[in-house]
Amino acid sequence: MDAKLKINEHEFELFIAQDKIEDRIAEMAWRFSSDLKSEVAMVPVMAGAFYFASRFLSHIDKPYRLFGVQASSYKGVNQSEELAISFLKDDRWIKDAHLVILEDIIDSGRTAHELEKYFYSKGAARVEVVALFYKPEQQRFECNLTHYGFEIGPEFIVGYGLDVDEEGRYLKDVYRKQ
Ligand SMILES: O=P(O)(O)OC[C@H]1O[C@H](OP(=O)(O)OP(=O)(O)O)[C@H](O)[C@@H]1O
Ligand SMILES: Nc1nc2[nH]cnc2c(=O)[nH]1
Repeated sequence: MDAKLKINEHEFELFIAQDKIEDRIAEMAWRFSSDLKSEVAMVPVMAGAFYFASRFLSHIDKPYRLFGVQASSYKGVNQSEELAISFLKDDRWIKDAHLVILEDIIDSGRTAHELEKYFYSKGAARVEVVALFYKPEQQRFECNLTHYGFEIGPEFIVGYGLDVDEEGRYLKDVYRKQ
């Protein structure tokens, strides 16, 4: 693992190592499972949450259904005006369901907020958000965040699924912009 790295023009330093992330995900999944009272539909937000979601779900041993959605708004290290969300054409699974949005990160909260709004408009009974990283100082949009792994500062991070212009998702550890 490198202590520092450069992606495009951005310099990053090592922030959280893979073993610490994965221990925390196991803990989150254990806590989530013990709180779970009814069957849920898990909704990982692609592409960034793919890595977190697959690890998190590998620890859940209660029945659930799985429906991925795609959302994207970041260009480089900045959020763009446009939030593009693609939903599955068949949305009959949303009505009366308890949905769990799985996110890699809650930053402004806009992506999770818009997803919640959409799911309630389609008749969801309950929507909650489980995220690996949470930036409370950055949050501008409300969402029902019930479990998170790490509360972090405002700096942009990369690795463990999180990208800069599609680079760096493969990094096993998480790096913070200097
Ligand atoms: O709380 P917010 O400010 O909305 O930021 C969080 C969102 O930003 C990232 O997605 P991005 O738009 O970079 O798409 P990606 O997952 O395909 O990288 C991340 O995966 C979250 O979905
Ligand atoms: N890679 C990455 N994507 C984000 N989307 C919102 N915040 C972040 C962040 O800190 N890093």
